[in-house]
Amino acid sequence: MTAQNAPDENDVRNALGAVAGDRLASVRLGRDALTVVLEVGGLDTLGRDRLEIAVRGAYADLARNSDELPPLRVAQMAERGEASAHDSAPVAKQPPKRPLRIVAVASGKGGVGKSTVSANLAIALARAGRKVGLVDADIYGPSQPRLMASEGERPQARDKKLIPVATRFGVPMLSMGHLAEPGQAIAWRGPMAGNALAQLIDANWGDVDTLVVDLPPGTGDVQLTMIQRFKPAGAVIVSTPQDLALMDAARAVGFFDKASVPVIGVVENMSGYACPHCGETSEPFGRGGAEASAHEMGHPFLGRIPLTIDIRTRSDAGEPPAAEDGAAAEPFVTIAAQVGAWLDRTQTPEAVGA
Ligand SMILES: Nc1ncnc2c1ncn2[C@@H]1O[C@H](COP(=O)(O)OP(=O)(O)OP(=O)(O)O)[C@@H](O)[C@H]1O
Repeated sequence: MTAQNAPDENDVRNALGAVAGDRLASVRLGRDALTVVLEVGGLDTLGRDRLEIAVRGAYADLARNSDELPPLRVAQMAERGEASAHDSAPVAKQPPKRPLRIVAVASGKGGVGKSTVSANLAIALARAGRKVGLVDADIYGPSQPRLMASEGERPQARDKKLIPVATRFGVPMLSMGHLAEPGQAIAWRGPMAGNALAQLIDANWGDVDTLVVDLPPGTGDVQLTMIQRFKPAGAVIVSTPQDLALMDAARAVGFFDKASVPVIGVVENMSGYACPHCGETSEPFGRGGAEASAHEMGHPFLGRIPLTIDIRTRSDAGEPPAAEDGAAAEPFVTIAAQVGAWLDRTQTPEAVGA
């Protein structure tokens, strides 16, 4: 960098080139704006958004250390070969990346088993042969490190990107719980929370092509950031069968509908309790409500997970039922099969990468 900590055009080009590779077509530092042209030919919308976000992030990092940099203006062009000779400084070549397809797991309210469903869905999809990663975006109460037996792990970073933590279930993952001290309350305001989430999603995911994202309950800032910055391929809504939870679930469905994120379907969790002693099944929260609501809202019903002590104790012990064969895994296998089929059905040629 030049004197007085003021980056010049070359510094900016190097910093942005590190994230954009040969997609960085030109960089021009003017008095009122830094104008960047990105070559986005062959990228789908998600890929284009990702590229622009990465460039904006790198520029924000640079601008944080210098009050002399003007606002950034980004233009996208869809054909190669338009960059001028002046701007064609060598930048790191990077192979085009396979875009990640995000499956958001959401619920209208807390405690309905969204994290349990996310973890087991990710594992069941991985066991069915997909390259799956898991992000715990429930940054206010991250529970995935416990569910996935990765408490105490600390992710490394390379080139300013986090490297996901490996788990013994073949599903790499990232959670705010890996970055904060155990038990530390993460009381961040909206924008910070959004940035934290962006770090987890925009990590070095390697060959992962499907990212299951466990969203915090409700329809607040973090969910909005998620949808605006990293548009999910689809959303799975988790609800318990009682009326109040279903009303909240309907709100979550409406939120995704409005944002034009396809709802893959609705899962009914804690549906019917089979007493481990007498075998009798009772319905503490009712049964079938989520299925009826899903159909009313015009979305598929993906399946029902019973309320069992086994699911709770295994989850608490970091032994997700979907990792093993047997009755406890079945509901998750059924749900994952439908989510997998949906992903295959909606796969566009563009989405598998250039
Ligand atoms: N089907 C089930 N049977 C028994 N216990 C369950 C079941 N699903 C979830 N639980 C238990 O319910 C509690 C809440 O589940 P979980 O953390 O997955 O919910 P959540 O919706 O993600 O909650 P929050 O929004 O507060 O993070 C956990 O103790 C979990 O083990």
